[in-house]
Amino acid sequence: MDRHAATVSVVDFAPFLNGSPSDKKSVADAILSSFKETGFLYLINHGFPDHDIQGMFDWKVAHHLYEASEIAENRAKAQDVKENFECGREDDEMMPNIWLPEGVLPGFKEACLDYFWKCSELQKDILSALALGFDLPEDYFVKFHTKPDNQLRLLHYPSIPLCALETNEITRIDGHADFGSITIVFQDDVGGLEVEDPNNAGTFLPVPPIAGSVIVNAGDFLMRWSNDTIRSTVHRVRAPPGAALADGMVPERYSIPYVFFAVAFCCPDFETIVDAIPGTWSAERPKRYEPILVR
Ligand SMILES: O=C(O)CCC(=O)C(=O)O
Ligand SMILES: [Fe+2]
Repeated sequence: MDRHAATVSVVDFAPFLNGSPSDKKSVADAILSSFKETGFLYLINHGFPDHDIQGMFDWKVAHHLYEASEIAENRAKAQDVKENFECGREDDEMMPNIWLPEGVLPGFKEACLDYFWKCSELQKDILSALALGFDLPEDYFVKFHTKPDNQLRLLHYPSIPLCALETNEITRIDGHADFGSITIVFQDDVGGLEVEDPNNAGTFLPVPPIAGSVIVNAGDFLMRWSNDTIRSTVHRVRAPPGAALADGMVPERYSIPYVFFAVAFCCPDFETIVDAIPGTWSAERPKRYEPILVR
C-alpha cells in the first residue's frame, strides 16, 4: 500500500517581510521544513507586485518571442514541446543576452530586466528566511549570490493533442531536478506541474495553480550544500487534470521560472568555499561531500 502522500505546503511570507522577530522565525522554519519534506512550497503574500507578474504574462501572450527553428527542432525529436525565451543580467560577459532587434518590441527588454531584478530581490528574501531557518545570520546565503548568475525563462507550452501527451509521445517538460540553489516559478492558471512524492518514489503529486502564489523549489546545489537534508525533487509538466478542450487539445500553458544557474562555471564576485551548512552535519551525520571552491 502507498504510504501517506506528501503535500506541497503553502507558506505566507508576509510575516517574514513585515513581522516581529518571532513571526519571521516561524516563516523561516516553515520554509526550511517544506524544503526538507518535499523540496517545494507555494509562497503567498510574497511582495512581488501582481501588476508586474500580469504584465510579464501579457508580453508573452501578446507577442511571439520565440525562435521558430528551435520549436521545429524540438518537434522533430519528439521531445519536450515548449518555446523558451531566456535572459540574464545585462552585464554578464560570458553569456550576453540576445534581444530582439531594436524597435521590434519597444519596452520588452526593459520589462524583462526589471522583472529579472525583482525576482533577484525575492530570491534574496527567501534565502534570508532560509538562513534564519538554519539559525544562521540572515545574509549567510545571500552573500554567495551577490552577482546573480540567474536566468529568467519565459516558457510557452503550445496547445498539443492530449493523447500525445498521455502516451508520452510528446512531453511538455520531462522529469528533472533543478541545478542551482533555489528556483522561483510563476505559473498561469492552466496547471500540469507535478512533483515526485518523496514518500512514494515514481508517484507524482499535482502542484495546481494557486492564485497569487509563486512556487519555490530547492535545486541540486542546495541539496548538496545542506548535506542532503534539503531535497531537490524531480518535477515535470504533464497534462493538467481534466484539461482537454472539445477538440482533444490541451490548452497552452505559460510559466516563468527564475533559476539560479550554474555556480560551478560562472563567476561570483569573490572566490569562496562552499561547505556543508552549519547544523546539517554532526558526528552521527558526517559531511557527505567535500567542500567546493567557487571562483
Ligand atoms: O513550467 C514549469 O512550471 C516548470 C518549468 C521547470 O521546471 C524548469 O524550467 O526547470
Ligand atoms: Fe524545473
